[in-house]
Formats: sequence, C-alpha cells, structure tokens
Amino acid sequence: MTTSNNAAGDVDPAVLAELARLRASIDNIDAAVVHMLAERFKATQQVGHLKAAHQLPPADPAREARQIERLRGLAESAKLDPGFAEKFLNFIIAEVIRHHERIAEDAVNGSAKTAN
Ligand SMILES: O=C(O)C(=O)C[C@]1(C(=O)O)C=C[C@@H](O)C=C1
Repeated sequence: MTTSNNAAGDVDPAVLAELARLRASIDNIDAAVVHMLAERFKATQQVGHLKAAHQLPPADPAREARQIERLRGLAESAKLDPGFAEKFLNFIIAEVIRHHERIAEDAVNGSAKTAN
C-alpha cells in the first residue's frame, strides 16, 4: 500500500470500474436501509398512538433487553460487530421513545400534531 494519494488521472480504469460497481451496490443497500427504517417508524408510530391511548409508558426496558439480546445474536451469526448492532438499535429506539413521548404529550394536550 502507498502512503501518497493517486491523482484521479493516474488510477487504472479497471480500479475505477470496480469502485463504481461497489458504490452502486452500497447505494442500493443504503436505499433499502432507508426504506426499511421508514417501514419500522410507520409501525412504531402506531405503537406510540396505541400506548398513548391506553396510558402505557413510552419505553419498555424489558422488551428492549430482549431485542438487544436477539440482535446481538443475529449480528454474531452474520459476522457483524454485536456492539455496533446494539448501538444502532439503541440509537433507533431512543428516537422512537422521543416520538412516543411527543404523541403522549399531544394526546394529553389535545393536539392533532404528530411526532417527527
Ligand atoms: O415495542 C414497544 O413497546 C415499542 O414502543 C417499540 C420499541 C422499538 O422501537 O422497538 C421502542 C420503545 C420501547 O422501549 C421498546 C421497543
């Protein structure tokens, strides 16, 4: 491996073609992640409304512990860092809880606004 950077014109076209191929795959994966997250948030918004309607707390730490345990196992089988999988899930769940809290507040205040 070299320590200096190659000027764009010096790079073998085959290397650039391979980079473009890999980036196209990365772009497809990123699009899938966005679509999957959008579906997940659609489901959690409904959970938020259900919880608010029945005075259930926004967070359920026992459920989260089961999800983390499960995801860490899946990550290990998939050769993904389980610590990263846990951080990623916690990051998403923190946002969901923020939405739930907003939905519950709006339910109490009689507002029609939705969380975002
Ligand atoms: O399952 C629930 O009770 C949810 O509110 C969803 C969810 C999640 O995003 O997976 C979010 C908050 C809870 O603490 C646990 C899980």
